[in-house]
Parts: sequence; C-alpha cells; structure tokens
Amino acid sequence: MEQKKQNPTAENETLIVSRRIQRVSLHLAPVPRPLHEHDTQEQLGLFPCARSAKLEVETEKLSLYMRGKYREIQEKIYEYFHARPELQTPLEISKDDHRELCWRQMYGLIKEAGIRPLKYVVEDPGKYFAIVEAAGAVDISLGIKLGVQYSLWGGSVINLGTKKHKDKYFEGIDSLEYPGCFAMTELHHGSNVQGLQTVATFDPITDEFIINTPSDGAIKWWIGNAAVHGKFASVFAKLMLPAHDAKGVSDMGVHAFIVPIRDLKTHQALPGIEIHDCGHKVGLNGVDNGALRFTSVRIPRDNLLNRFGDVSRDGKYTSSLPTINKRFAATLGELVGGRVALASSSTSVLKIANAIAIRYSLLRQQFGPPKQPEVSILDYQSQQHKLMPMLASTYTFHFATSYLVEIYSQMKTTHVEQLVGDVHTLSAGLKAYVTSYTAKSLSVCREACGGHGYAAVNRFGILRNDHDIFQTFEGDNTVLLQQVAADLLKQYKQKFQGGTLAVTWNYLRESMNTYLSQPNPVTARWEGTEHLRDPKFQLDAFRYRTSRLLQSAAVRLRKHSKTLGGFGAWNRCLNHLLTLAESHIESVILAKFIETVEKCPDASTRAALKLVCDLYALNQIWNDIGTYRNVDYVAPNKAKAIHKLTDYLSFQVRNIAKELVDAFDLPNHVTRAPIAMQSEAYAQYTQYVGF
Ligand SMILES: Cc1cc2nc3c(=O)[nH]c(=O)nc-3n(C[C@H](O)[C@H](O)[C@H](O)COP(=O)(O)OP(=O)(O)OC[C@H]3O[C@@H](n4cnc5c(N)ncnc54)[C@H](O)[C@@H]3O)c2cc1C
Repeated sequence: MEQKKQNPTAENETLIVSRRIQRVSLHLAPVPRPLHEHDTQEQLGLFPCARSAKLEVETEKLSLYMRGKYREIQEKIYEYFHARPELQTPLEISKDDHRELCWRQMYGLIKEAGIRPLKYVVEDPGKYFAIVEAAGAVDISLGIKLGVQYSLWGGSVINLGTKKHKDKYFEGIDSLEYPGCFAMTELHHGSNVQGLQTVATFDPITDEFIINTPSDGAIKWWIGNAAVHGKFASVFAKLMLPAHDAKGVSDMGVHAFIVPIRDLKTHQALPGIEIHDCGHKVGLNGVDNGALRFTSVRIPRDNLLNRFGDVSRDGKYTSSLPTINKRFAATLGELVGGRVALASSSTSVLKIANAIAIRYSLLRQQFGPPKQPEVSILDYQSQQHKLMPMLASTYTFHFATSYLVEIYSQMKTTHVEQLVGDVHTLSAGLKAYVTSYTAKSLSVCREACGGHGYAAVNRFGILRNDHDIFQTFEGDNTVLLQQVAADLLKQYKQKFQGGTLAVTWNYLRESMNTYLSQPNPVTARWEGTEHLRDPKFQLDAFRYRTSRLLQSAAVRLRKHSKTLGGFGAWNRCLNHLLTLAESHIESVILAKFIETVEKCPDASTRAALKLVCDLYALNQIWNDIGTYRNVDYVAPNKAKAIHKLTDYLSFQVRNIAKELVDAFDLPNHVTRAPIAMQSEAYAQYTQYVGF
C-alpha cells in the first residue's frame, strides 16, 4: 500500500509527538527483567534507564531498622515451631483436632519455650505484641488463642481488677494453669455493649453476687476458650444492688466479674453453668468459641473486678468516677490492648501474603516479546499496579502500628494521662483501617497468583478465612471508625473553644486554617517530580482532605440535627463520617512514615523507604483524585502527572521488591507456601503433590 506523503511541518509535528510519547512511555512501559543472566536488556528491547533507576538496598540493614528490638523473641518462636514439626498445623484438620493442636502449641510455647506473655503484658507490652504476632504467623488460630488468654482474660483481670486479683490469678493465668475466657458478647448484643442483659445481683446476706442469664438473648455467645479449655471467665454483666428502700434493685451499669466455669480438677462445668459449642466457623477453627448460660451462679463479692467501682460488705457502691457512662468508658478504655494486637497481627498477615505473592510473581513467567524468553509476571504494569502500592501500604502499616505499640506501652508503663485519648482513638482507627485493607488484599494476592494461588497449600485461602473476622471482633470496623469520627468532631469543637488537642490531632490546628483559605491556583498546577515527591506537598494534601471532610461534616451535622435530632443527623452523615475517619487515619499513617524515613540513619535504606513512602502517598492521592479535582486543589495537568509518577514509582519499587519482601524476615518455614520458595518453588510444589 502506498504511503500518504506528509508535508514537512506535519512530519515534524508527528516526530515531536512520537518523541514525547516515547519519553512518557519510559515511565510506563513494562520492563521485563530476564531471569537468565545471558539475556541483555537490549535484546529484550528494554529502556536503558530501567536498570540505572534501581536502588541498592541492603536487606539486613532495612530489616534491622524495621524490626528492632523484638526480632529476637520472634525468631525464638519461629525456631521453636521449626524444631517441632508435630506442632505444625496440617492443611487438612478437623475442628476438634485443630483445637487440640492449638492448645498444645500454646502449651508448648509457655511450658517448653518458656515464654511468659502476661509478664510482658505488664512490663513490656511491645514484646507481648511481638509474641502474638509471631505466634499468629505460625497459625492465626494460635495468635488469637494467645490473645484470648492473655489480652482478654488476663488483660481484664490486670486492668479492671485490683491487687487482690493480681495476687490470686496472675501466676495461674501466665502459666496456663488458669485458662480463661472473656465473656462480653451476647446473642442479642455485640457492638452495643451497654445493651448487655446478663445480671450480677448482690446478695448482702451471703456476701455474694448471683449471676443470671435472664433470657436467651443474654446467652454469652462467641466466647473464645469457652467450648473446651476455659476454667474461668471474666463475665460482663449489669451490677444490681438492692435499692435503699429494699424494694427492687438499682442498676449500676456494666461491670466485669470473675466466674469459675469448670472444676479445676475434673474440668466438669460447674453447677448453674451451661456450656455449648458455637460450632464450625469460616476460619479460626483452632479456637474453641462457646456459648454460656448462667442460672443463679454464686460468686464471692471479691470476684467483682473493682478498679472502677466497688461494693462494700453492706452493699454500698463506691467509685472514683461519677457516672455510669464515665465508668463504662473507663472500663472499655482499659481493653484497647486487644485492638493494638489485632492491628499489628493483621499487618503481619499482610506481610506474609505480600511475601508469597511477590516472590511468586518474580519467579512466574508468562509471555514475552517474539522469540525472546518469557518475562516475569511482576514486569506487567497491571501486576505492579496490584502489588506494589500494597507493598508500600504494608510498610506504612508496619511503622504506624509500631508507633501505636510504642505509645500504648508508654501509656501502660508511665501512666501518662495525655496519651489515653490518643491511644484509644488510634487503636480503634488503625485496627479498623488495617484489618479492612488486609482482608481485601488477601483476595488481590490470591488472584495475582492465578490458579496456583488457589491451592490451599499456598496459604491465601486459609489466611483469608482466618483473618476475615479481624474486621469484626474487638469492635466492628464500621463502629470503630465512628469512634474516630466522634473524637475528631470533639477535637474540632475544642479547637474553636481554644482547648488543647491530643498529640495525633495537632495537625488540625494548622490545616483547618489552610482549609478555610482557597486552594492556591498556582501550586495546584505544579507538576514537577521534585514537588510531587516533596513530603510537604503529600502531607498537606492528606491533611487538607481530612480538614475539609471534618469541616463539612461539622456543618452538615449541625444542619441536620435541627430537624432529625442527634441520632438521625449522625446517621444521615454516616458515610461522610466514615470517610473522614479513614482520611484522618491515612494522614496519621503518612506522617509517621515520613518521620520514619527522615530518622533512618543509613542512606541507602532511607532512599528505599523514601521511594516506598512516595508511592504510598501518591497512590492514595490518585485514589482520591476526584475529591482533589472537585475543589481545584489539583489541576488537570497535575492530576495526570501524579498518575504517571505513581506508575513509575510502582515500577521502581518493583525493582527492589525482592529486597523489600526479604526485609520482613519471614523464614520459609513461616511463609510455608511452596510457590514462595523462590528458586525451589516448582520443585517444592510438585513434591507436595506427590511427584
Ligand atoms: C470468631 C469470633 C470470636 C469472638 N470472640 C469473642 C470473645 O472471646 N468474647 C466476646 O465477648 N466476644 C467475642 N466475639 C464477638 C465479637 O466481639 C462481636 O461479634 C463483635 O463485637 C460484633 O458484634 P456483633 O456480632 O453483634 O455485630 P453487630 O453489632 O450486630 O453488627 C452487625 C453489622 O451491623 C453494623 N452495625 C452495628 N452497629 C452499627 C452502627 N452503630 N452503625 C453502623 N453500623 C452498625 C456493623 O457494621 C455490622 O456490619 C467473637 C466473635 C467471633 C465471630
């Protein structure tokens, strides 16, 4: 076919356009990385810039910077299970066998490996969370079973009780002589704890409390450790005192009581206590969840966990806190440790999933240029798009949850009051944000590994099923995010009343003012890489979004409450409030990551973390680009530049993905999936199937 002749100007223009496209595509084209050393980039038609863009990362240094002082205890746990193959959870296992195995795993950790979790709950909470995280990496059921025994049952005794309770129960709980449960949820009430119906009525004649389940709706449900192993339960019930006129009783609100549920020697259920098994679950079948009904169960008055409220021998109630609501808030406030543990354990699950999906994607080859070797699937832009921002998020979560652990530990060991609000809101927010993200990512990882991702031995199915409930227990995520939003609105109100802000909210003081001024039309057009990779631009953008959401939520709530009342107005704005809470958590996560990057002493590690941080930040901004465009915070040219740079950063992160994943320090006997065994992957996999 005869080619049309172009005039010289048109030819010039075509040349210019094609050069521009070529320049742009330097950032966008998938850059296959040959697995065979003899293949050169040129043979594969690669861009020369690709390799020079690769950063040098020393895995060991990066890993040290990340894991710091808790590396040793985690390695001890991994080693313990590596040396005891009979304690590894097989893929196919019945519910009852899994429960028994999970008990033996926990027993082994305590009795053989000599780990004393409750001691750390008190003295070094960071170490305790590291133990739960490592145990969860071995089997998520084990991590949760430990959490029930030490954070929930042990934590309630330590944090809600007083010296007499610690003296009597500490050693038994730590050594597993006193396995116990945390019995809060009922058949009819989970999230709404103040709606619980179980009652504990004081009997002044015998100096006892009588625990009763007044209706089927009040049966304690989902109680971990209750179906098989528990001997005690901390039972949450409404405390009822005989009224002064001896007619009827007064409801003093929800309190916690230690109730023995099984005989210490015979292990039989005690009189008045009916125990049933909640049955087979979607996951976590190593944990024995049970249902409990109490019929006139008598316990000594001393069994009231009396830190925030007490009853004297003559039936008088005393408390340092003036109202039921304040006591309730103080009681629940003491239980945030469970959320901290879930946020860091969820990050650990995400690391395992990342490690499997990325190692496999580096190894797996499909298609390639004509007559050339096939390329690794991680060289496809689409695969990078699925996995690299996720890897960046995993890093940000690691440092954000480490920060949470740090301030939680500070709060517990130094009793600094100022930290209480911060820890409460950040633990609720991070638990909700991280667990929701991980739950979604597990499906993405499975899909990213194609058919082999579906083999149970490659772990995604088990991780997904076991982890899924992280979104619900220790506080449903939607409910927890509302606590974050409520706290933000409280802080917002205080700002205008000149009050002080909690540490993590301090940024609002400045960014609210920025929000009230119009976005700058000049900076809205800046698109240079240096500007887009400037932490100030990134953090300002995150905080601007949060401030804007906060300001508009406050206005809307005020408007709707006039006609709908407080409850109705809240519900009318609920989705807005949830977005606000997530946006705030993202702002905190980014701020912490930027700080971590800046503090890193080693230059090459810092450069790698900076790259990861930029990808996290720009990807988030791109995900919310509609919001930024709507208010002209970002002009169209800048939006395009952000998109291009995000893809390019994904590609750069891909180039150090192996090192980033190796720095998680997860040995093969912990990741376990044959497809994650790098050069051994296919051999391990075929061996598993029986070849
Ligand atoms: C495997 C497992 C183990 C558990 N272990 C224990 C244990 O050891 N001890 C214990 O006491 N409990 C335990 N639980 C219970 C758990 O803590 C509760 O399931 C959880 O608190 C959520 O309560 P719920 O199930 O009543 O959900 P609901 O509160 O009924 O929530 C159902 C849905 O309604 C939505 N919703 C509820 N309220 C609101 C609102 N205000 N605004 C918007 N949406 C709302 C939620 O987002 C959710 O999607 C366990 C549960 C499971 C499944």
